[in-house]
Amino acid sequence: MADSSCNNLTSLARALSQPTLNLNDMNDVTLSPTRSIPLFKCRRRKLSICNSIESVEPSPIAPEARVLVINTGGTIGMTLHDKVLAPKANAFFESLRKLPILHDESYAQQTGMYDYYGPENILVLPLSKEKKRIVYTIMEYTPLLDSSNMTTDDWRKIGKDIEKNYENYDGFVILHGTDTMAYTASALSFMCEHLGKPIIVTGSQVPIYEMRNDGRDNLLGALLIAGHFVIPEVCLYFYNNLYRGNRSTKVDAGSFNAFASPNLAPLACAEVDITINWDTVWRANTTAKFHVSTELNRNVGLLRLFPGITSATVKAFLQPPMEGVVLETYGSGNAPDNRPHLLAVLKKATDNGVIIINCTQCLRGTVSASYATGKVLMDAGLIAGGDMTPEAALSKLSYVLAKKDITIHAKKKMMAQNLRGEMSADLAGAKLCLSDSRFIQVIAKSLSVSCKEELEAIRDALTPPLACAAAKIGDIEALEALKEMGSNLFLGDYDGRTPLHIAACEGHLKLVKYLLSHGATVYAKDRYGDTPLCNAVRFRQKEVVKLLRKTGAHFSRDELEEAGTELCSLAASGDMEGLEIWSLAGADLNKPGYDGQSAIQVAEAAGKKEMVAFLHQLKKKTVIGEFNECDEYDDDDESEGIEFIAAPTAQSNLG
Ligand SMILES: NC(=O)C[C@H](N)C(=O)O
Repeated sequence: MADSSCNNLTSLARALSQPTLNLNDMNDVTLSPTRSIPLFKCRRRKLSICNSIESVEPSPIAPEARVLVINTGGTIGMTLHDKVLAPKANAFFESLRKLPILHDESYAQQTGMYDYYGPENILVLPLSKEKKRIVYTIMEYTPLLDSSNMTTDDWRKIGKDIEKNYENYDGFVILHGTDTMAYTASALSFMCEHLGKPIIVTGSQVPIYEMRNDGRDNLLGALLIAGHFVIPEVCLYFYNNLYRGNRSTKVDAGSFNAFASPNLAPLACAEVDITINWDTVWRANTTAKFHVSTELNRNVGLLRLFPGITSATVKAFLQPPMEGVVLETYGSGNAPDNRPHLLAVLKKATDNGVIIINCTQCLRGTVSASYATGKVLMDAGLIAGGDMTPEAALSKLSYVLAKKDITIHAKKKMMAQNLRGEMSADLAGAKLCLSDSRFIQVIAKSLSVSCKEELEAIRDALTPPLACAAAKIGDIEALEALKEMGSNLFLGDYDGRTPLHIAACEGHLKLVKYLLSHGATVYAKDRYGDTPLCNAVRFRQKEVVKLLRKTGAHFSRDELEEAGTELCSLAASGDMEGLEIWSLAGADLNKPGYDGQSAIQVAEAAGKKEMVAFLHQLKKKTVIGEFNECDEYDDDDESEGIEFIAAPTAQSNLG
């Protein structure tokens, strides 16, 4: 078992420590195991730089990646009309064509790119640092929209266009207004099932036509990431940061730094290098084909609680045809628990089949039932939305409620599950199968675990019992592997029993020493209040008792009080080994038992002379401190005991 568990742990450890890649590492981009899709097509195309006979032969050109840019509107392509900004149709492509950082006309001419790709609005970025060309096509929607005008129909259109063009492009960039960008990015993340390519939503705060603007940088960054990296997520790129789309929210109307992802670190940062946080990237973990689910339910809504809200308002909001509501509650998911009418209105709605998701009004953090004012909402049938943004919760509702052929129960279950990395999974209730040596991988796979946070949550849930299992059989290698994974070897299992408790019971001296030197504490108490020292005494692990005592372990005041009765009983039964262990552990041999007699008095009264002599000898050793002296341990020989007293045989009864 040691070997197989070790191998499994080691591979999980490897998965957890996947290195960060950046553009400087892109030479091996097509070889990386995380990028299963061939990224750069090394096309052969005629060079038309001159008409010499050689140029007729096809010549290899720089590897190219193809990106489809869908321009839906937004400030990035707006101009002033009657002193207000509004989208300008049929201007974007021509404008980009004149910007050398966004289009290399001479390359396009020399390589015959226009002929090769046909009558598309096609552009090409200058050669990237990694010697790649991003060739991109602009698909412009009519009409272009300020994103305030967007509806679910527009989400559907985007989804369909991506699906239609999925196989022809390596990545997709969606140009979009910032006002509802987080809603669209969230919705697309759910609609795009089994996604394997990057979809990056971006836009700007200032039109690309103005001298000082953020549009060019945002578009360039989005294109580079979509063309260079296989990040199989719907992302939002803004102000040098790539966020998971369903984790992002607009936080600033007047800054270039307009978005935040309060509950998840960015997936990538575009600084001197573009650094992808691969551990955070969500992966569909599937072999199923990409599909866009365009069915969306519009009978959903967002309702923000405020102190004076009336039950009548809430009731009106929850009336048919409403089918799903995101209730934005206070703090960690709280609502008044002294308003029975209001709670009754919520309960009635959930009883009638309306799905209500509890999301916090706070920018950061998660809902939990830590307050009475939060628990009442669970009692009213609300589903905890974890740390989902309201945008993600709303679009998830719209997606889930539109699913046909599944029951309301299944829909509620989906809402509580992490579908696309939109919420941090609660793995507290995960059931484990310790008999399966591959259980971490099996569980990770069955939960579609694909990113660092999820793996860490699994690790933290699973490794305490794993470490205890390793401690039981004295497997230091397995503990070492767990430690390499970042596990804390001092954590307890479901019963608060730490590996040190287990190793103390089993008498694995070497392993006890290993644990003590790797953060284990002798003061850990399990749910029964027992320390490793108590366990070592109970299982008569003399050497472990000595080592624990040397490390500072001691009986509690209560345990010392109760020790008298135990010592008397051991003396009465002639159990010298037991007395020795108790004495070693710090029990006072003079301590009277429940009837006021000490162990020696009990032995004397029973006429057990040898026992009396043994106890006197033991007491003498204690007085002169020999008991507390501890030899140095030989790490390599666990069986080598530490003799401190001529111990009689275990069960010798001299009476
Ligand atoms: N910066 C922007 O794009 C804002 C604009 N009103 C929109 O959302 O379309």
